[in-house]
Amino acid sequence: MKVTISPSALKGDILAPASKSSMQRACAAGLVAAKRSVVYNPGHSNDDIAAMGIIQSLGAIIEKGNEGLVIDSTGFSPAAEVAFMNGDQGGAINCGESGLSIRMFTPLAALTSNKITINGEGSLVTRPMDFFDEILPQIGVTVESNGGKLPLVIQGPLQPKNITIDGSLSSQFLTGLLLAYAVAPFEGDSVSIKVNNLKSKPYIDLTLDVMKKFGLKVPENKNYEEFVFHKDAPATETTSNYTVEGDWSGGAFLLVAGAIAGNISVRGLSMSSTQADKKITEALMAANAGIAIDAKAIQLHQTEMNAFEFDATDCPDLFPPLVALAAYCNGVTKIKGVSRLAHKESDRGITLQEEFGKMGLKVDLDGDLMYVHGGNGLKGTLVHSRHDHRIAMACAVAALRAEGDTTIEEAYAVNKSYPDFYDHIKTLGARVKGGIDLSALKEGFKG
Ligand SMILES: O=C(O)C1=C[C@@H](OP(=O)(O)O)[C@@H](O)[C@H](O)C1
Ligand SMILES: C=C(OP(=O)(O)O)C(=O)O
Repeated sequence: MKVTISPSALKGDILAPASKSSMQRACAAGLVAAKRSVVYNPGHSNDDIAAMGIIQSLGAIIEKGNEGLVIDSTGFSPAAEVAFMNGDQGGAINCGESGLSIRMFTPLAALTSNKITINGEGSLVTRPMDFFDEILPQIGVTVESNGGKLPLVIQGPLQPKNITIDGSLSSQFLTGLLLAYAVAPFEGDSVSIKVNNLKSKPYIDLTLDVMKKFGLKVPENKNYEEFVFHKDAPATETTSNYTVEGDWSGGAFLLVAGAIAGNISVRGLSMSSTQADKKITEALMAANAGIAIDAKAIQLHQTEMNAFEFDATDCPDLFPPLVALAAYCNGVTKIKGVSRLAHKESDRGITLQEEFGKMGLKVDLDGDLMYVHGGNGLKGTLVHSRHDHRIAMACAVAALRAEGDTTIEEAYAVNKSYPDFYDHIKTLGARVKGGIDLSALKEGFKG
């Protein structure tokens, strides 16, 4: 599916989408909390749909209520055999294309004593999972993988032990282990996970926040180097309601669109969120963008902007919107953290260089650094999402002020995180042709 974006001036206000990081965690916490929880503002991206499917496979019952989703996981119990709900799939779960889902739900599936095959689709089949080959056997789980890639076949039950893991490739493995350790029985007074070189730390804050809100046992966080679970830790909040946060990762594209081509207002992004990508506001300020933040909304308007320096090591998903922003900033913008991009839906440092290169933007890569030579204008042309949702959205946003039309091939990649993206920018006045019939997707999930 191709989408063509013509140069446009944006105007009006828009509500940011639901965060898939928050929604997928809510599904995971809802599963292991073994109770009835209500999740408000649920997302409907492909990654969210994958997470809902996984917890249903693992025995949770999801009902779609008027205001939110009811997750009933009273039948889930660590160390027990789970009655698989997905009929002919037997002991199998499918994580779609979601890196977070496979890395978070594999340790949770291993809480049961079932033999389970874990699979995925698209770019996920090439993303590294060898972490599991090394770590799961240390905690009582047998694992077979395809040379560190999918499919995985695991069998628990997982038994928490003191372990040391590497956090440099992704924080997502730690997210899964923290959720699993929170509910699995362990010997002794405490058990800990030591982590070397943890990256994407704010995502762990989000995990701990969701665990707390679902009343799970929350570990002591020793400076992101060790997480200690104490047996006698007091119970945390025991509410049964969780509201999925507005998405700073998808919202970053709206904010950048406003700074490039707008006079818009974005609602639903909380400054008190722990989401890593809240840092986009710092980049916009460093670029001298027209931004004003108040309690209800973030206002953006187009103005002359300057090149800036930014460290995206702990918020790697900001690279694509940052490149779109930097393209319209005068001078050379320097962004650190390129090494975090190699194993996303595409090798994003190179993909950004190549696709934005087609629009006439010079992007240099030098080890962990990216240099974006901005301020010279972009030309509309044919670009390709490379099956990467964030590349499609970055090109679409950059196209709003390019000279001439930009056509994005495989533009539907946005469904992974932000299926309403083209509708939303259209609402703001973007001239978008082609696109996706979202009605089928929105109805796709039946509780
Ligand atoms: O936990 C999460 O929700 C995510 C963590 C980040 O991954 P890494 O920890 O691999 O950087 C991020 O890039 C990904 O899109 C979502
Ligand atoms: C890399 C991403 O997600 P995940 O790792 O969960 O697939 C992303 O959303 O950009």
